[in-house]
Amino acid sequence: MTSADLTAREDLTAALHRERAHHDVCRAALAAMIEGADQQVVVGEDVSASGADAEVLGYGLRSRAKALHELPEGPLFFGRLDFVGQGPGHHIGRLRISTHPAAPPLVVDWRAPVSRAFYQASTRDPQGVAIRRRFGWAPGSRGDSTDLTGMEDEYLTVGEPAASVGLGEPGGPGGPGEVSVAGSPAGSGGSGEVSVAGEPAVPGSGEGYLAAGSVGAARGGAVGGQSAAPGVPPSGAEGSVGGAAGGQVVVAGGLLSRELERPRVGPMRDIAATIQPEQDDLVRAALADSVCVQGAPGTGKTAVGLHRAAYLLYTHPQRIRRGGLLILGPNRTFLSYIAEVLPALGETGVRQSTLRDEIARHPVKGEDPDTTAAVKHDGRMAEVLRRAVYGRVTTGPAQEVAVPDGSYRWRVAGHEVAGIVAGVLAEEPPYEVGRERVRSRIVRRIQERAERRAGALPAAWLRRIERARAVSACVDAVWPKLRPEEVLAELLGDREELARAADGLLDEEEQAALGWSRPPRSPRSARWSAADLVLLDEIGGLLEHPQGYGHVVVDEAQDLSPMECRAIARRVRFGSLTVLGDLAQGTTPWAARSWPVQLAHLGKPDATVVPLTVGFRVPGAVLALADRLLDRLGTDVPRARSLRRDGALRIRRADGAADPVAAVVTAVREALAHEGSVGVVAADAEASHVREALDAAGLTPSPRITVIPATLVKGLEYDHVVAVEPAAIAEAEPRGLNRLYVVLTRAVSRLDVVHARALPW
Ligand SMILES: Nc1ncnc2c1ncn2[C@@H]1O[C@H](COP(=O)(O)OP(=O)(O)OP(=O)(O)O)[C@@H](O)[C@H]1O
Repeated sequence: MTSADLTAREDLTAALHRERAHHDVCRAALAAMIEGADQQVVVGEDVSASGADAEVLGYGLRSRAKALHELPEGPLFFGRLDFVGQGPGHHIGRLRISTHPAAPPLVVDWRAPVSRAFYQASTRDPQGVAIRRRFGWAPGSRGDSTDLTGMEDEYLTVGEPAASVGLGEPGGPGGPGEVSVAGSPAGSGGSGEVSVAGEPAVPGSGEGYLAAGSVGAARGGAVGGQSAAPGVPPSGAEGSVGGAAGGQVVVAGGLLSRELERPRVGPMRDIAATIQPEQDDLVRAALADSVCVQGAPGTGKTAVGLHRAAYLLYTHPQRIRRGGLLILGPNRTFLSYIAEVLPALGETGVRQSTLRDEIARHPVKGEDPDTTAAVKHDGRMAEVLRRAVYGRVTTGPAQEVAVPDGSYRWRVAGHEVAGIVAGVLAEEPPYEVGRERVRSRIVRRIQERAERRAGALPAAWLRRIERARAVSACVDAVWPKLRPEEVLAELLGDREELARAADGLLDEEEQAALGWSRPPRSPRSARWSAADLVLLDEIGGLLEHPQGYGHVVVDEAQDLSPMECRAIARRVRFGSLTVLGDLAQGTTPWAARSWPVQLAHLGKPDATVVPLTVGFRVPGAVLALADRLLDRLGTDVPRARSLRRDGALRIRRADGAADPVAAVVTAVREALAHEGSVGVVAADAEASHVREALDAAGLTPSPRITVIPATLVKGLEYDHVVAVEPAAIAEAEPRGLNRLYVVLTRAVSRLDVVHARALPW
C-alpha cells in the first residue's frame, strides 16, 4: 500500500467516525422531536381560537406525533450530498430531522428538492454535486438499533476516484478489526464505462446492469460502483447507483444488490435509498400530471406508486390533504403486503383500499354467470344506465302547476313546465342537480308573476312557495326522485324497460344475460353481485357526483373493466391519476389490451404512458422462462431486463404420478434449506389439497411458508416460489396463461416448477 493509500484510508476512517457521531446527534434530535410533537398535541388543542380550529390543529399535530411514533427504528440517513464549493454536505434520509423547526436540518427529507440530485446526478450531469456518499448499516452492535458500518463515495467530478470504507463489524466490509479502502483500481472505463467482474467492460454506451457485489468502480465514468477489491463484500459498504447516462439507466453496486438479494420475509419495504433515475422521474412528476406506468413484473411499479404518493403528500401537503389521496390495490392480501411502506416514509393517514370496498353500497351476496358479468362490466352499460335514469324524466307535455297563495292561485302552464325540463336536460347536470334546477325555475316563474303584481316579496314567501305541495308534486312527476337500487332493480327485472334502455346498444342475447330470471320482491331484498355494485355506483354517479380525490394511485390497473375505470374516473375528475400495470398480467375477462383505451375509460386520455423495463425482482433464468410464455400471450409490451444474474430455476417432473403433491412436499422441504420466504402457488381448486399435504408432512403451519391460490398472488413476491402444476393454473380460467405468467414472476431468487402433466409452454 502506498503512503497515498494510507492517507486515504485514515481520512476515510476518520470520516466514518464523524458520520457515526452525526448519526448520534440525529438520534438525539429525533427523540426531542418526538417528545416535542407529543407536547404540541396537548398545547395545540388548548391555544386554538375555536373548537373547529382546535380540532383541525389537534388532528394535524396528532397525525404528526403518530407518524413520528410509528417510524420504524432504523438508520436516520442513507446518503449524503456534498455540493461543489459549498460547506458541509446534506445528509439525506426518510424524514427531515432538526433540533428546531427553524434550524438548518441535520437530515434532509428524501423528497426535498435538494435531494433530487441524490437520485439523478451522474458524472455526465453532476448537477453541482461533488461527492455522493452512501452509507452501509448493519443491525446494531453498540446497543443501538442500527450501526453504521461502511460508506462509499462517488466523485461526480471527472478525475476523482470512487472510494469505499468499512470497519470490520457485523455486516460491514472487511474482516474483524480490519479497515479496507477501495480506491478505483478497476477504473478501467473511461467516461461512461462500467466494468463488471468476470465480464468485459460494457463499452461507452453507459448501458449495462451489474451483478450483485461484482462491480468495479469506474473512474470518472457514469458509475462509481463499489469496488470489487478484496475485503469489501457486498454486505458492507453500500454501493452506488449511477445516474442515467446516455438516456439509459445504469445501476451498480452493493447497496442495490444487497437490497435486491435481501430475503423477502414480511411486508414490502420502501426503496427511498435506492430509487433509480427513471423511477425518480415518475415519483416526482408534477401533481397535475396523470401518468401511466407500463412495467414488466418486478420493475418497481408498486414501489414507484407508493413513493409518488409520499412525494405528493410532502410537496403539496395542503392540496393533497384537502383533496385526499387514495391508493387502490387489487385485493386485501395485496393491501396488507404494501401497508407498511407509507408509514415507514412518515405518512400514516393515506387511505389504501380496493375499488370493491370503495364503492360497496351493499355486501356482495349474488354471483353472476361469466356472460352476465361480462355484459355488466362492458362500457356500453354506461349509456344503458344513463338512458334508464333519464328515461324517468317526463319530456312530453306536463301537468299545470297551481299554487294557492291566500285568495290567489299562481299557475305555471304544462307547456311552460315542459320547456323548463327541456332546458335543464340540455344543460346535462347531474340528475339531482337537475331536479333542483327544475324546482327553482318553476318557483322563479311564480315569483316573477307575483312580483309583477305586488312588488318585491319577502324571503319567507319564497321559501313557502318552494315548499308548496303543488310544486313538489310537479317536480316529482316530471323529474322524480330516484334511488340507484330502484333504477337497477327495475332495469334488470323488467324486460321492456331493459329493451328500451338497451335499444341499439345490447343485442337480445346480451339483454337476456342481463335480465333477472327471478326478480326479487323489492330492491331491498335483491342479492347484489360484485358487478351490480359497479352499476349501482355508475347510477349513483349519474344522480350526484361522488366526493373526489386530489390524487389516486391505481395498481394492477390493467385488470379493471371499463365500468370500473369509470368509477375511478368519477372520483378523480378534478384530480390526477397514477396508473400502474402490465398488460401481460391482465387476468380478468375484461382486462385491458391497450393503455390509451384504458386511460380513456379512466378519464385521462392524455396521460403519458411510461415503460419501466429494469427488473428488480425476477432473476434472469426465471425471466427467460416467463418470456417464453409471454411470447404466447400476444401482448405487445416491452420486456424486462433482469438486474439479477443469480437465481435458480428448477423444473421437477413428478415421475409416474398423476398428482404432483409428493414432489411439492420435497420441493418445499428443500426450499427451507435456503433463507427467506417460500410461496407455494397452485390453481385455486388445488390449493387446499396442497396445504393438507404440507400439513401432513409437518411442514406447515410455518411463518416462512405460504400456500396461496394463483388468483391471489398478483403483486406479491417470495424468495422461493413453488409453482404447482402449471397446466392446471392455465386451464382454470380463460386468461389462465396470463395468470401463469403472473405466478412464474413472483420469485425473487428461486423458482421450482412442479408438474405431472405436460407443461403449457
Ligand atoms: N430502486 C429499487 N431499489 C431496490 N429495490 C427495488 C427498486 N425498485 C423495485 N425494487 C424492488 O423490486 C421488487 C419489485 O417491485 P414492485 O413490487 O414494485 O414491482 P412491480 O412492477 O409492481 O411488480 P409486479 O408487476 O410483479 O407486481 C420489490 O421488492 C421492490 O422493493
